Amino acid sequence: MTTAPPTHALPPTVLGYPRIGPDREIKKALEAHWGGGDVAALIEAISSHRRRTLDHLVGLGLEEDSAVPADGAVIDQVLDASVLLGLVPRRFRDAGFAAVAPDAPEGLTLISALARGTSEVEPLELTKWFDTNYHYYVPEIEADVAFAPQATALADRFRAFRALAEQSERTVGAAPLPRPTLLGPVSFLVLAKSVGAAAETSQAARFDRLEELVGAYAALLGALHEAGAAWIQLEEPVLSSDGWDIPREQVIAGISSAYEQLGRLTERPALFVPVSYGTAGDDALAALGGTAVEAVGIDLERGALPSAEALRPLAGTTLAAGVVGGLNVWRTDVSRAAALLDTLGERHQGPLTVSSSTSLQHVPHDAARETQLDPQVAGWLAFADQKVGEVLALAGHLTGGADALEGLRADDAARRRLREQHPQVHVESVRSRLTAVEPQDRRRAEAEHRRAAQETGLGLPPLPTTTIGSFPQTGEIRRIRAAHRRGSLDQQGYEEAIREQIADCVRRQEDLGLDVLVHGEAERNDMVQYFAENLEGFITTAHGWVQSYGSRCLRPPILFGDVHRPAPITVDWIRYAASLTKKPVKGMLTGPVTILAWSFVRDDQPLADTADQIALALRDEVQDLQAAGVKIIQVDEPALRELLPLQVAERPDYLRWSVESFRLSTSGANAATQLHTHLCYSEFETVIDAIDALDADVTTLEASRSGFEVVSALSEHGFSRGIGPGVWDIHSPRVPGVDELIDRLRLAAEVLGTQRVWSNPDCGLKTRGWEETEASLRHLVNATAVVRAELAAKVPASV
Ligand code: MET
Ligand SMILES: [Zn+2]
Repeated sequence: MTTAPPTHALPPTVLGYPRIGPDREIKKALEAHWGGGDVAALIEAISSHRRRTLDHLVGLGLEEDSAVPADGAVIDQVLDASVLLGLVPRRFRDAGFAAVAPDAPEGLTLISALARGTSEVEPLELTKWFDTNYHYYVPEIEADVAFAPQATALADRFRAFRALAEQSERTVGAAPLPRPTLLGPVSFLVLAKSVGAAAETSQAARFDRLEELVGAYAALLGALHEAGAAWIQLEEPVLSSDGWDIPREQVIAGISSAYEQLGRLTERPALFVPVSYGTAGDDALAALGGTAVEAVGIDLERGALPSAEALRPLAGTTLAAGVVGGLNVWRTDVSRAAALLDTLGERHQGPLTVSSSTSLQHVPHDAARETQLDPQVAGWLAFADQKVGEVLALAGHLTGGADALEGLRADDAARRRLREQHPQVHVESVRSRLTAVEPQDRRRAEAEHRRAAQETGLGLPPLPTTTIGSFPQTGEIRRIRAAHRRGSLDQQGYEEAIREQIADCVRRQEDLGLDVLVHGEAERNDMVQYFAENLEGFITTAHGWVQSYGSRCLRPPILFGDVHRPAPITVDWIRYAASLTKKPVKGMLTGPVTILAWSFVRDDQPLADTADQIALALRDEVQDLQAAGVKIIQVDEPALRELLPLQVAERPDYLRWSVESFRLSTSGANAATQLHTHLCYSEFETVIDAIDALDADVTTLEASRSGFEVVSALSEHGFSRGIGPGVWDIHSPRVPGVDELIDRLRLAAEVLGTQRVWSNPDCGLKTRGWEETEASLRHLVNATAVVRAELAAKVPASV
């Protein structure tokens, strides 16, 4: 085996850093450009963000050559790889786009078009990135579109990063080499999709393009070598899952052949292949060990510690131990991490270094900015900057011997003891209530009995029309909430203003003639944050932004303690809405699993227990709504599928506890109370049993974007309760025509049976404007009337 020897060892490092900027500078620059601003301003913002990041990371101690990751992706690492590989889909080519350097003005135009579409061309699809709340742009593989690697562009990018490092005040004289990062070829293809003629034969056929793709990577590596890069990070996160549509053996064989070819190149940087988001798998370590790859990274936050046996193929290869978690916001348990490093030191026959488990793009920048928090709780937090410090401290343990961590260990242990004793972390009443939960607390009355009771109580027409909960969040609504937050609108003024919004929303729904109304969610900034703010056990941050997709950023709440509900949350709003109409008004709650999925969650107890604590708080809310006369209650679980483990073998256990938790939240409802849930994702096959097991009386779900496949799948499954397959896609401003709605309702009624079908959009309407919302709902009501009349003609009421 010929290897290009690394010019130096791989130093302690992080796999990536937040790319949106501490004050969301890049988000703002992107949006200014998309709003019509000059591209030069965006380029300037990107360059100064890169300079600041380099300077900052060196300042934090990543001073060695190749320690600082040079992530050049402006929006998304997968999109960046697509552009660097020159993969421009046919429809974009037809619209005049061509492969170009990503960092040039035309490159940013291309990236923006791929991410957002243009007036003529649909954008790339966005999909969930592993089990995080980040979304990537899915590359499209087409039979007749070749890769066109932008090798010079990548080399220029490296030179630009290097020049920025040289300008840095901190590094005068000895600027460290940055380390380019890029999604690896196997992960690129697995995360992509086939489109066009290729997709019709087989999705998996895209993997046949691997050899050609590796050729493109070879060109990129050659150019980087020439530009002076010592290392490149080629990420292969797909190795942490066995749930892809490409069989595992094929993925592993792909790793062997790809890295054997890349390893054989003599003019290349040293190769660092990290595997994030879970256990790499012994098969993957063996495959990588059989090639000339110089360093392999493993995730020890989510992943298991490999055995000595599994590490044997990596003898002589550098192992980067990802002991500092990139997916959580908690300080690393240094004693535990040091013990892991010690064990790895015994098991691994080769150099050992320390890294984060994933890129730090999933956590906010700096916990030190959260000065408004209880200082004790703030002291438990580690955001990106603190994690860099932890990596370096643990690296000190490797080189400095047994007592390098002494001081840190003592501090850490003291902090952990205080955390255990913190009155909000251990709330006895919450604990004892959970211990007392019995299996029957997770079961409702028989579905048939419920159906009969609800039919009498509600008296709804066939195909009842309803919405998913939120209505347009207008500028006025946002101003009301902002004024209240700032204190310029007092509590009473705020409540009056929100009531006016609710009244307006109810009036409009009555005018439209909908059957089941909602209050519209005007008081909620976000469906999870709202509950986090009203439950004990959560904190919210001031600057804790993380990128969700494109320019969209979120500030996830942090669940740090035992969760309970100090007072009813939604009851007054719903009661007020109900007082304005004779129609039923649906209560609207966010379910336990979704609250978990969209928060940073405590790491000191099983997720299932935390989910159950949230469930008990929601259970009280369900019962209070019921006591207030609310007859229909919806508990949303759009994120049920998001937390699905990456390893297929772990899925049944997750689905068991998540379903149980949902049922704990809902099973306090009487038979006559109609329980709804809402799910929004189009790939539901893997969770269809779980959806059934939720035992909701009515399930509304996204169906329109997947061509209504869900309808036949549900019918084949024998799903027996109410279903509202969303008949139009609310993610676009397009108003659906009456005829297409009629077609979909007919199809749903035919396949699922008239008795069970509801008529509704496929998600909440908060991102839409009133005009298109009212037009669409008017069409929905009209289409429903047509289909009802057809059904009545077909089946006389007496039969
Ligand atoms: N009730 C919520 C809404 O309508 C459900 C959204 S699912 C992402 O906004
Ligand atoms: Zn939804």
